Amino acid sequence: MPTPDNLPAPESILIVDFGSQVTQLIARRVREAGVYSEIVPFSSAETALKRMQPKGIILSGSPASVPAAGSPRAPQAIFDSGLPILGICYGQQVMTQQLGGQVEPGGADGERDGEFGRAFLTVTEPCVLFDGLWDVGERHQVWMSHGDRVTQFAPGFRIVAISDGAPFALIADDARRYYGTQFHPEVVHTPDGAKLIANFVRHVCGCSGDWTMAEFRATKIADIRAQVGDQRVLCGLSGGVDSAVAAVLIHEAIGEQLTCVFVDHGLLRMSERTQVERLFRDHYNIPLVVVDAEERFMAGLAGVTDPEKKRKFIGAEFINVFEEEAKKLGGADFLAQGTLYPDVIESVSFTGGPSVTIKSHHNVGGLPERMNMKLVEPLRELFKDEVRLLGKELGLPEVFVGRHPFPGPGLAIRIPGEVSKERCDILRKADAIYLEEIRNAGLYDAIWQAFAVLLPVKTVGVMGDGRTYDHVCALRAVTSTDGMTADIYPFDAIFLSRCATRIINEVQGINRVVYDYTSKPPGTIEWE
Ligand SMILES: Nc1ncnc2c1ncn2[C@@H]1O[C@H](COP(=O)(O)OP(=O)(O)OP(=O)(O)O)[C@@H](O)[C@H]1O
Ligand SMILES: O=c1[nH]c(=O)c2[nH+]cn([C@@H]3O[C@H](COP(=O)(O)O)[C@@H](O)[C@H]3O)c2[nH]1
Ligand SMILES: NC(=O)CC[C@H](N)C(=O)O
Ligand SMILES: [Mg+2]
Repeated sequence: MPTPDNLPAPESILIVDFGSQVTQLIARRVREAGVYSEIVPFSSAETALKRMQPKGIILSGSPASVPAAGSPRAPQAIFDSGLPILGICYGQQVMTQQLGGQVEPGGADGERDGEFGRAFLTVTEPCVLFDGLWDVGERHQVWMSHGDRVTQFAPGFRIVAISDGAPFALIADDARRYYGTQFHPEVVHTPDGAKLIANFVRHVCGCSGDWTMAEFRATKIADIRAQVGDQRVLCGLSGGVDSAVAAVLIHEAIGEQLTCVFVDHGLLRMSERTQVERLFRDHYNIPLVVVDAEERFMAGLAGVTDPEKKRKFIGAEFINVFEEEAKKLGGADFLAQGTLYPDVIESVSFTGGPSVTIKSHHNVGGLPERMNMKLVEPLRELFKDEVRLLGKELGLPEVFVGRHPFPGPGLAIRIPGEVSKERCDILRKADAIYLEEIRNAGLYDAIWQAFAVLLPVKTVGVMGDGRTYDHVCALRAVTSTDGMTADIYPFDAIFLSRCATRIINEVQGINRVVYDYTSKPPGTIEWE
């Protein structure tokens, strides 16, 4: 990503991170509005303010609670700067508290308060953020994820929109150019959120919006060359979009210094290994090594039931395999991965910020502490849809660009409890039927990701007048643009019952099928 060093003094927005899982989406939305932005943890915001000379400031959400002792605060320098401020969720709450208003904690009465997921707000007064967008009296969908709430806004503010659970859904102080939203405008499930942020950046902060992503490809190619020099790079290739795009980008940068390695860990979907091999060999002239590693992964997973332990083992074992392959090639200093921002943010805190670890994605938090190879991860700050755009720009065929994501730990995180070859085989069959039905119904491209899950729970059924006692299979399908938030795909009941019937009839070991109706948040997409 271009940095202030290699950009001619860009207009910028400073994003102060309090540790929200979706802080990076704010940067993303600002970028889409054509303005450069940087995320910094709240603890270094004051220094960043001096260095960047931004035209505006956005305060992120947080897992922390403003009324709790020791929770983070925005540095006073931010309020002294005279710059416009947009506070989002925790950002709104902390700004309110610091400027003399009041915030109350949720759950004080033992009930789970707050709003999680879809909510509706009503516009009560005009506001510059609504330019060309919303009018007084209208109702609009937004995405909420909060327990605490503002109960008294700070002097100078007024309410411009309300929701059932948040009377201070959107507040404004036009004189100081301070705005606060209880909802998250940065997530796609707030359909007009990107425009609200664009209005803040352009109309309130006065940015002209002339920064584009066009240079990304060229900048990255130069970065890769500078990092790698004339050394050898090994790239973990999974057949997914991210590693395919990373491989092609790196190949463009360093040509034959690159070798790709595809690991068959026995946790792949039906026929995946042959498909990936064929696809890649048909389209690219990049050396590809396929490693048969089913036995060692299954052996290592035996008896492991804790999701984080599974993920850590798989992450470490991937690296062991890569290092062994590197040796066979006569050594490789670098390991390239198609790691994306969602992998990073959910595993570790970005730039040392305060976010909470939700799960250790195998290629980030699941990596072993000691690694001999250095990482090359050109897509580390991008989101899935941006990677797809980059893939198109690099000329990748649609079969790669349009593929549903598939996690590196594969079926292991879709089998809660112990993973075994037998369970993988059962799940592979159910998953293949489900995806075949989705393709037959012409729904594949309308869905962001779909898969089956095998539960370690057995239930009683009756088939052919006999008693069965078999596993439950859960089906999941979500819509999303970046994997950070997701909504369930609303199949009709006839479609789902056809899948259920086929799975129960055709897959020995499953006698009950259920559909997962959980959005993200509060759920995650994978079950572990
Ligand atoms: N079976 C595998 N063999 C080799 N490398 C893998 C394998 N699975 C995952 N990886 C590595 O881990 C990285 C992250 O996996 P992830 O699933 O997020 O990305 P992807 O598979 O490239 O794309 P997608 O998210 O669309 O599936 C990959 O980019 C790749 O470098
Ligand atoms: O390569 C990966 N390694 C992992 O360890 C991993 N965990 C989740 N995912 C994928 O990330 C997206 C978001 O998933 P979650 O909502 O479950 O975190 C979804 O697309 C998941 O499939 C992973 N991908
Ligand atoms: N998403 C957020 O910023 C949440 C803020 C705070 N933790 C709350 O529950 O209200
Ligand atoms: Mg994948």
